[in-house]
Parts: sequence; structure tokens; C-alpha cells
Amino acid sequence: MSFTTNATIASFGGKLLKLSHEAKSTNCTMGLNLYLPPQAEKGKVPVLFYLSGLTCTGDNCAEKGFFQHKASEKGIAVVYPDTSPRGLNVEGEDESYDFGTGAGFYVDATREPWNKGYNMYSYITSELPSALFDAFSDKLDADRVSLTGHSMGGHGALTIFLRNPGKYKSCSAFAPIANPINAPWGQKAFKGYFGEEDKGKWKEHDATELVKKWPKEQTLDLLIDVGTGDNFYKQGQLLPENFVDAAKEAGVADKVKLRFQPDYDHSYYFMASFADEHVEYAAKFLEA
Ligand SMILES: N[C@@H](CCC(=O)N[C@@H](CS)C(=O)NCC(=O)O)C(=O)O
Repeated sequence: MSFTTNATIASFGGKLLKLSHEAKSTNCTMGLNLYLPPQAEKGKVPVLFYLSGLTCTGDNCAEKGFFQHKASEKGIAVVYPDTSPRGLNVEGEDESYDFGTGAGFYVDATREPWNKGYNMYSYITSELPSALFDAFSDKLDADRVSLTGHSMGGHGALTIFLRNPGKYKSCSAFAPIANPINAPWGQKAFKGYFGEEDKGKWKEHDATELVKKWPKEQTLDLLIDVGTGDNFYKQGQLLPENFVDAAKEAGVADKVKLRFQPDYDHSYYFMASFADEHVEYAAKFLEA
């Protein structure tokens, strides 16, 4: 599947490409940003997927997350996908900021009418990477891929990583929704996309539930930052302690690092402040 390049922007010595493509899984045209560091001019570079939070497109982090700074130095490409399908005209998709448009929650909906295109799990784990590694086969290394993300995207990064042991080199998260089945944002989304009957399905996309199933023989190394001034943390939307407690109970918490960063809020000032460290962290595993 080919991409249209809508803009090419110089950034930290590399190029930020504003791309769009027709996606089958989401049933619409999807926009995204791809940052190619200068090293991609000479050969394949590893790839870091940054999954965004509620209301975002691929632009928010590309413009103000400052991941390109360290990615350029380390020679890592960064993919900034969108957060949902757009313009499907599903009734109710634009009624609230935390469900529907901009709020795909990185799941494949099973409930009508959302299953017509709210399939962000398949899009992020399969269709988008296949299309990118095909179209940029001389620049992107399909065997070295890591995940990071913020809030709903932190939930996406953690759950996609935990559901696919061995597929990704590393995972980190900023203020992730770490136990969505026990938080208002997650409950609203899972009720809408899966319905209320099958709570087993909810658990399949809950990081705190998934970590209990992580294979003990495989080291679980995660970096999670949460700001103490984050109102969504204070409101119980994120619940990172539940995740760490579950990892401890499952005996896999040795390398799960949860850091509370004093005073930081939920905004991109927070991501920009720690972006270098998260790229540095991914670089270790990506051998970049
Ligand atoms: N609009 C929501 C907040 C949504 C929100 O904070 N979204 C975060 C991700 S969960 C974000 O990154 N927003 C876009 C931005 O700050 O650029 C509200 O008013 O409560």
C-alpha cells in the first residue's frame, strides 16, 4: 500500500514526512507523521512508534513532543499515527472527546456500528507497519521496533507490547491509562467498543490484567513516567500503581520502573521534558 507525501519538513537534521494512505482496517484515509533521522539516508534505521492520547492526531507530538531531538542523534525513525479512523459517519462518533473520533483506544471494536472501522489494534500492529516497511524498505528496519505512548497511547503501547511478547524490542509510557477496566475513560470506551456483556474481552486490553500473564522466563523491562501534578492521575484515570502491584504479584516487576515526576502535568510540557530519556531508553534495546 503506498503513501501520499503531503509535506516534507526539515527537523533536527532529518525529515518529518506528513503522510496519508488508504487503510483497510480502519476503512478510511489515515494521516500520520514519519520522522526519518539523517542516518536513514544511508541505510535502515530502527523504528519507535509513539501512540498519542485522546483528541490527538499524529501532529501533536511531532510538533511539541521533541522526540526528534534524540531520535536524530541516535538514528531512530519515529512514527506518529493517528488515534482513530476519521469521517466514517458513525452516529455519535463526534459527540465526546473520549469516545469515537480521536479515541480509538487501540482496540478492534466488536460492537456495531464501531466494528466498521474502529480497528486501531489491527491498524497499529499490522496494517500500518506492513505498509511502512514495504514503502520505506530501504530506510526502516522491520526487525527493530519499539513502542512508546501517552495516556490513551500509553495504554496502547503497554497493551500492544504485553499482548505480543518478543515482537517489540522495548516499551515505555507517559501517564498511561494503566488499568482501564477500573477507570472512567477505559470503562466508557470498552463498553462502547465491546459492549458490557463480555468482560473477558475488556481484560484482553487492560495492561494490569495482561501483565499477570507475561511469560516469567522473559524479562519485562518497562519505563513509565507519571507527573504528580497530573489531574487525570489525581482523578483515578491512570492507576499506574495497580499495574505495578499486579506486576509484583505476578513476579515480573524487577525491571518495571514507575517514576513519579514532581509537579509535571498531563500536557506535552511533560512529554517534551522526558522525551530524550524515553528515546535513549528505546535506543538501548534497538541497538541504535
Ligand atoms: N480535552 C480533554 C483533555 C484531553 C487531553 O488532555 N488529551 C491529551 C491526551 S489524553 C492530549 O495530549 N491532548 C492534546 C494536546 O495537549 O496537544 C479535556 O478537556 O479534559
